[in-house]
Amino acid sequence: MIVAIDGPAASGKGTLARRIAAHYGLPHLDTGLLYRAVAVKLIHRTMLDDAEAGAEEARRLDPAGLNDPELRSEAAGAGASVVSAYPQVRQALVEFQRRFAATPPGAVLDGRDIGTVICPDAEVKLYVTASAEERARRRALELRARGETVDEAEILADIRARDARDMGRTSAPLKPAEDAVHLDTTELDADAAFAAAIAIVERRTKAA
Ligand SMILES: Nc1ncnc2c1ncn2[C@@H]1O[C@H](COP(=O)(O)OP(=O)(O)O)[C@@H](O)[C@H]1O
Ligand SMILES: Nc1ccn([C@@H]2O[C@H](COP(=O)(O)OP(=O)(O)O)[C@@H](O)[C@H]2O)c(=O)n1
Repeated sequence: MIVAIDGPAASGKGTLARRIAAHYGLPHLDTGLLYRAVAVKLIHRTMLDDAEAGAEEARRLDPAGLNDPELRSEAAGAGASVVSAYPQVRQALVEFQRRFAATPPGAVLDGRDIGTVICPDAEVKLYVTASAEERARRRALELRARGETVDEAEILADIRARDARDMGRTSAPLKPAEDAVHLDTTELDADAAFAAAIAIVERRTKAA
Protein backbone atom coordinates (compact mmCIF):
# COMPACT_ATOMS: atom_id res chain seq x y z
CA MET A 1 0.00 0.00 0.00
CA ILE A 2 1.20 3.51 -0.83
CA VAL A 3 -0.09 6.39 1.29
CA ALA A 4 0.57 9.86 -0.15
CA ILE A 5 0.33 12.78 2.27
CA ASP A 6 0.59 16.38 1.11
CA GLY A 7 -0.08 19.75 2.66
CA PRO A 8 1.41 23.09 3.66
CA ALA A 9 4.18 23.72 6.21
CA ALA A 10 3.57 22.53 9.79
CA SER A 11 0.10 21.16 9.03
CA GLY A 12 1.03 17.91 10.78
CA LYS A 13 1.83 15.80 7.68
CA GLY A 14 5.07 14.41 9.09
CA THR A 15 3.54 13.47 12.44
CA LEU A 16 0.66 11.70 10.67
CA ALA A 17 2.93 10.02 8.14
CA ARG A 18 5.19 8.63 10.89
CA ARG A 19 2.25 7.30 12.90
CA ILE A 20 0.45 5.81 9.89
CA ALA A 21 3.69 4.13 8.78
CA ALA A 22 4.24 2.63 12.25
CA HIS A 23 0.61 1.49 12.44
CA TYR A 24 0.80 -0.42 9.13
CA GLY A 25 4.45 -1.47 9.43
CA LEU A 26 5.47 0.54 6.35
CA PRO A 27 8.62 2.59 5.76
CA HIS A 28 8.23 6.38 5.83
CA LEU A 29 9.92 9.00 3.66
CA ASP A 30 9.77 12.65 4.68
CA THR A 31 10.43 14.06 1.21
CA GLY A 32 10.88 17.62 2.54
CA LEU A 33 14.21 16.42 3.93
CA LEU A 34 15.49 15.82 0.40
CA TYR A 35 14.88 19.45 -0.56
CA ARG A 36 16.18 20.64 2.81
CA ALA A 37 19.40 18.65 2.26
CA VAL A 38 19.93 20.20 -1.18
CA ALA A 39 19.25 23.68 0.26
CA VAL A 40 21.75 23.24 3.10
CA LYS A 41 24.46 22.12 0.64
CA LEU A 42 23.81 25.22 -1.47
CA ILE A 43 23.66 27.54 1.56
CA HIS A 44 27.11 26.24 2.60
CA ARG A 45 28.36 27.06 -0.90
CA THR A 46 26.44 30.43 -0.88
CA MET A 47 24.81 29.28 -4.13
CA LEU A 48 21.13 29.09 -3.19
CA ASP A 49 20.20 30.89 -6.42
CA ASP A 50 22.02 28.41 -8.67
CA ALA A 51 19.57 25.85 -10.08
CA GLU A 52 22.25 23.82 -11.88
CA ALA A 53 24.36 23.50 -8.72
CA GLY A 54 21.16 22.43 -6.95
CA ALA A 55 20.49 19.69 -9.50
CA GLU A 56 24.08 18.49 -9.13
CA GLU A 57 23.70 18.31 -5.32
CA ALA A 58 20.34 16.54 -5.73
CA ARG A 59 21.87 13.91 -8.04
CA ARG A 60 24.60 13.06 -5.55
CA LEU A 61 22.46 13.29 -2.43
CA ASP A 62 23.28 10.63 0.16
CA PRO A 63 20.07 9.52 1.94
CA ALA A 64 22.23 8.48 4.93
CA GLY A 65 22.70 12.20 5.70
CA LEU A 66 18.99 12.93 6.09
CA ASN A 67 19.13 12.64 9.89
CA ASP A 68 21.30 15.76 10.22
CA PRO A 69 19.55 18.07 12.77
CA GLU A 70 20.60 21.11 10.69
CA LEU A 71 17.98 20.06 8.14
CA ARG A 72 15.23 20.83 10.69
CA SER A 73 16.11 24.53 11.02
CA GLU A 74 13.88 27.33 9.74
CA ALA A 75 16.69 28.45 7.40
CA ALA A 76 16.81 24.99 5.82
CA GLY A 77 13.00 25.02 5.40
CA ALA A 78 13.01 28.44 3.75
CA GLY A 79 15.97 27.41 1.54
CA ALA A 80 14.16 24.20 0.60
CA SER A 81 11.20 26.23 -0.58
CA VAL A 82 13.57 28.14 -2.91
CA VAL A 83 15.44 25.14 -4.39
CA SER A 84 12.26 23.08 -4.70
CA ALA A 85 10.99 25.56 -7.30
CA TYR A 86 13.89 24.63 -9.63
CA PRO A 87 12.54 22.01 -12.10
CA GLN A 88 16.03 20.47 -12.48
CA VAL A 89 16.19 19.83 -8.72
CA ARG A 90 12.72 18.27 -8.64
CA GLN A 91 13.53 16.11 -11.65
CA ALA A 92 16.74 14.83 -10.04
CA LEU A 93 14.79 13.68 -6.95
CA VAL A 94 11.84 11.97 -8.68
CA GLU A 95 13.39 8.57 -9.24
CA PHE A 96 14.63 8.08 -5.67
CA GLN A 97 11.15 8.86 -4.30
CA ARG A 98 9.32 6.63 -6.80
CA ARG A 99 11.66 3.75 -6.13
CA PHE A 100 11.18 4.16 -2.37
CA ALA A 101 7.39 4.10 -2.82
CA ALA A 102 7.34 1.17 -5.23
CA THR A 103 9.48 -1.14 -3.09
CA PRO A 104 7.24 -3.82 -1.50
CA PRO A 105 5.31 -3.67 0.78
CA GLY A 106 4.83 0.02 -0.11
CA ALA A 107 5.41 3.17 1.92
CA VAL A 108 4.07 6.36 3.42
CA LEU A 109 5.49 9.51 1.82
CA ASP A 110 4.79 13.08 2.87
CA GLY A 111 5.53 16.25 0.95
CA ARG A 112 3.93 18.67 -1.47
CA ASP A 113 3.55 16.71 -4.75
CA ILE A 114 3.28 13.08 -3.65
CA GLY A 115 -0.35 12.56 -4.67
CA THR A 116 -0.07 14.72 -7.79
CA VAL A 117 3.35 13.87 -9.30
CA ILE A 118 5.40 11.27 -7.41
CA CYS A 119 2.70 8.66 -6.71
CA PRO A 120 -0.38 9.54 -8.76
CA ASP A 121 -1.61 5.95 -8.35
CA ALA A 122 -1.31 5.81 -4.54
CA GLU A 123 -4.15 3.85 -2.92
CA VAL A 124 -4.66 6.57 -0.33
CA LYS A 125 -4.07 10.32 -0.69
CA LEU A 126 -4.45 12.73 2.18
CA TYR A 127 -4.31 16.51 1.89
CA VAL A 128 -3.61 17.79 5.40
CA THR A 129 -4.26 21.43 6.31
CA ALA A 130 -4.63 23.70 9.35
CA SER A 131 -5.01 27.48 9.62
CA ALA A 132 -1.78 29.44 9.13
CA GLU A 133 -2.05 30.80 12.72
CA GLU A 134 -2.36 27.30 14.18
CA ARG A 135 0.55 26.08 12.07
CA ALA A 136 2.72 28.98 13.24
CA ARG A 137 1.77 28.22 16.85
CA ARG A 138 2.76 24.56 16.43
CA ARG A 139 6.04 25.36 14.70
CA ALA A 140 6.91 27.94 17.41
CA LEU A 141 6.23 25.36 20.15
CA GLU A 142 8.39 22.83 18.33
CA LEU A 143 11.32 25.22 17.91
CA ARG A 144 11.07 26.42 21.54
CA ALA A 145 11.12 22.82 22.71
CA ARG A 146 14.41 22.50 20.81
CA GLY A 147 15.81 25.48 22.73
CA GLU A 148 15.53 28.02 19.91
CA THR A 149 14.39 31.59 20.59
CA VAL A 150 11.52 32.29 18.24
CA ASP A 151 9.22 35.10 17.24
CA GLU A 152 5.82 33.60 16.39
CA ALA A 153 4.86 36.56 14.16
CA GLU A 154 8.00 35.99 12.11
CA ILE A 155 7.22 32.27 11.82
CA LEU A 156 3.70 33.10 10.64
CA ALA A 157 5.11 35.45 7.98
CA ASP A 158 7.59 32.77 6.89
CA ILE A 159 4.84 30.12 6.68
CA ARG A 160 2.67 32.44 4.57
CA ALA A 161 5.59 33.26 2.25
CA ARG A 162 6.44 29.57 1.93
CA ASP A 163 2.82 28.59 1.19
CA ALA A 164 2.61 31.27 -1.52
CA ARG A 165 5.89 30.11 -3.11
CA ASP A 166 4.96 26.41 -2.92
CA MET A 167 1.46 26.95 -4.34
CA GLY A 168 2.52 29.50 -6.94
CA ARG A 169 5.47 27.76 -8.61
CA THR A 170 5.08 26.27 -12.08
CA SER A 171 6.89 23.02 -11.36
CA ALA A 172 4.75 20.64 -9.25
CA PRO A 173 2.93 23.32 -7.20
CA LEU A 174 1.38 22.39 -3.88
CA LYS A 175 -2.26 21.48 -4.51
CA PRO A 176 -4.56 18.64 -3.54
CA ALA A 177 -4.76 15.72 -5.98
CA GLU A 178 -8.26 15.41 -7.40
CA ASP A 179 -8.80 12.16 -5.52
CA ALA A 180 -7.22 13.32 -2.22
CA VAL A 181 -9.25 13.28 0.99
CA HIS A 182 -8.94 16.60 2.84
CA LEU A 183 -8.17 16.56 6.56
CA ASP A 184 -8.25 19.91 8.41
CA THR A 185 -6.41 19.44 11.71
CA THR A 186 -6.89 23.01 13.06
CA GLU A 187 -9.28 21.79 15.75
CA LEU A 188 -7.78 18.30 16.16
CA ASP A 189 -4.96 17.31 18.50
CA ALA A 190 -2.36 14.83 17.22
CA ASP A 191 -4.31 11.78 18.49
CA ALA A 192 -7.61 12.95 17.00
CA ALA A 193 -5.90 13.73 13.68
CA PHE A 194 -4.34 10.26 13.66
CA ALA A 195 -7.69 8.58 14.38
CA ALA A 196 -9.31 10.57 11.56
CA ALA A 197 -6.48 9.65 9.18
CA ILE A 198 -6.69 5.93 10.00
CA ALA A 199 -10.45 6.02 9.40
CA ILE A 200 -9.78 7.53 5.96
CA VAL A 201 -7.13 4.91 5.11
CA GLU A 202 -9.46 2.08 6.18
CA ARG A 203 -12.35 3.50 4.19
CA ARG A 204 -10.19 3.97 1.09
CA THR A 205 -8.57 0.55 1.20
CA LYS A 206 -11.91 -1.21 1.79
CA ALA A 207 -13.47 0.69 -1.10
CA ALA A 208 -10.67 -0.42 -3.47
N1 LIG B 1 -2.89 17.76 15.29
C1 LIG B 1 -1.90 18.40 15.92
N2 LIG B 1 -2.14 19.20 16.97
C2 LIG B 1 -1.15 19.87 17.59
N3 LIG B 1 0.16 19.80 17.24
C3 LIG B 1 0.46 19.02 16.21
C4 LIG B 1 -0.52 18.27 15.49
N4 LIG B 1 0.09 17.58 14.51
C5 LIG B 1 1.40 17.89 14.59
N5 LIG B 1 1.64 18.73 15.62
C6 LIG B 1 2.92 19.33 16.00
O1 LIG B 1 3.10 20.44 15.10
C7 LIG B 1 4.45 20.51 14.65
C8 LIG B 1 4.49 20.40 13.13
O2 LIG B 1 4.07 19.10 12.77
P1 LIG B 1 4.75 18.27 11.61
O3 LIG B 1 4.14 16.92 11.63
O4 LIG B 1 6.23 18.39 11.69
O5 LIG B 1 4.21 19.09 10.34
P2 LIG B 1 4.65 19.08 8.83
O6 LIG B 1 5.31 17.76 8.56
O7 LIG B 1 3.38 19.27 8.08
O8 LIG B 1 5.58 20.26 8.69
C9 LIG B 1 5.19 19.39 15.38
O9 LIG B 1 5.81 19.94 16.52
C10 LIG B 1 4.11 18.42 15.78
O10 LIG B 1 4.42 17.73 16.96
N1 LIG C 1 7.62 16.83 -1.88
C1 LIG C 1 8.07 18.03 -1.50
C2 LIG C 1 8.51 18.24 -0.17
C3 LIG C 1 8.98 19.49 0.18
N2 LIG C 1 9.05 20.47 -0.75
C4 LIG C 1 9.63 21.79 -0.45
O1 LIG C 1 10.47 21.73 0.67
C5 LIG C 1 10.09 22.70 1.66
C6 LIG C 1 10.30 22.09 3.04
O2 LIG C 1 9.40 21.00 3.15
P1 LIG C 1 9.09 20.30 4.55
O3 LIG C 1 7.97 19.34 4.32
O4 LIG C 1 10.35 19.77 5.13
O5 LIG C 1 8.62 21.54 5.41
P2 LIG C 1 7.62 21.60 6.62
O6 LIG C 1 6.25 21.39 6.05
O7 LIG C 1 7.99 20.49 7.57
O8 LIG C 1 7.84 22.96 7.18
C7 LIG C 1 8.65 23.05 1.33
O9 LIG C 1 8.31 24.39 1.68
C8 LIG C 1 8.58 22.84 -0.18
O10 LIG C 1 8.97 24.00 -0.87
C9 LIG C 1 8.59 20.24 -2.04
O11 LIG C 1 8.62 21.14 -2.87
N3 LIG C 1 8.13 19.02 -2.40
